[in-house]
Amino acid sequence: MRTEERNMCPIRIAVLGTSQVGKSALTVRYLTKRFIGEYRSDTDMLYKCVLQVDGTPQPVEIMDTSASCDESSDAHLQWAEAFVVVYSVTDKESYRWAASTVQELSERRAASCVLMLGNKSDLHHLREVEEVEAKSLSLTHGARFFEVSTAESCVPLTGVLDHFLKEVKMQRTIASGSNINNGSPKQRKLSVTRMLGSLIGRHSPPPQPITELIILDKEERSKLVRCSRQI
Ligand SMILES: Nc1nc2c(ncn2[C@@H]2O[C@H](COP(=O)(O)OP(=O)(O)OP(=O)(O)O)[C@@H](O)[C@H]2O)c(=O)[nH]1
Repeated sequence: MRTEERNMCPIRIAVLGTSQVGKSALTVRYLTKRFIGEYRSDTDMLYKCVLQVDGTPQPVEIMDTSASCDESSDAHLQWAEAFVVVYSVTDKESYRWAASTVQELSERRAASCVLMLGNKSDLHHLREVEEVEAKSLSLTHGARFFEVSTAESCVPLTGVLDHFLKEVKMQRTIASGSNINNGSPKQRKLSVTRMLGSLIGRHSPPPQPITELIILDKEERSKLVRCSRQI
């Protein structure tokens, strides 16, 4: 594949983690710079956008996965090119899940870029997971690692994710025959302005970088698996 063709192929990122760790909060924070307190949580949300990656426009698809959809984890593994694994520093169980997922990714998707994020670092008094423990685990499995507070500020989070996208793009150039697919399950398209408008309030200006938001229900997720397997 030529460089221009490769660059037009969207970078596909799955955001994984147990319930309530802040997957939706950090995805929306990164794309809109806004922090929103509550989100719907029973389904995957697919954000399609064009971002500046390493100084050039790059189509990016970010799947904010729903923790209530365990059976779709295989689909996410096959669909995505890179993974952001989130846990909450206030929730040891969410860290255990994230740790085993990072390990699984290192075994099943060894060539993929993986970023582990310890979210809610602002909640010092409730901390259950030490930074050094997560850092060492990430290092062992070749994953990047950062602690962030999605609630407190968007600047560090943006820096971390911008850099991660840059690494994924570089990895593409290095790797030949990467597992990118063009599978396209039937998707329910919504007006992004309307959807985010309902999340962030009617009078807020529409977010700039997102071009499309797609909600995947259970049936559509299983099609995602089938499409991925055909590649
Ligand atoms: N204090 C604090 N709260 C946060 C932070 N990030 C997210 N939250 C809160 O954590 C709760 C869960 O956030 P969500 O983004 O819905 O979590 P999720 O992982 O998408 O949850 P599911 O949809 O159940 O999978 C919400 O009340 C957020 O406002 C953070 O950095 N600090």
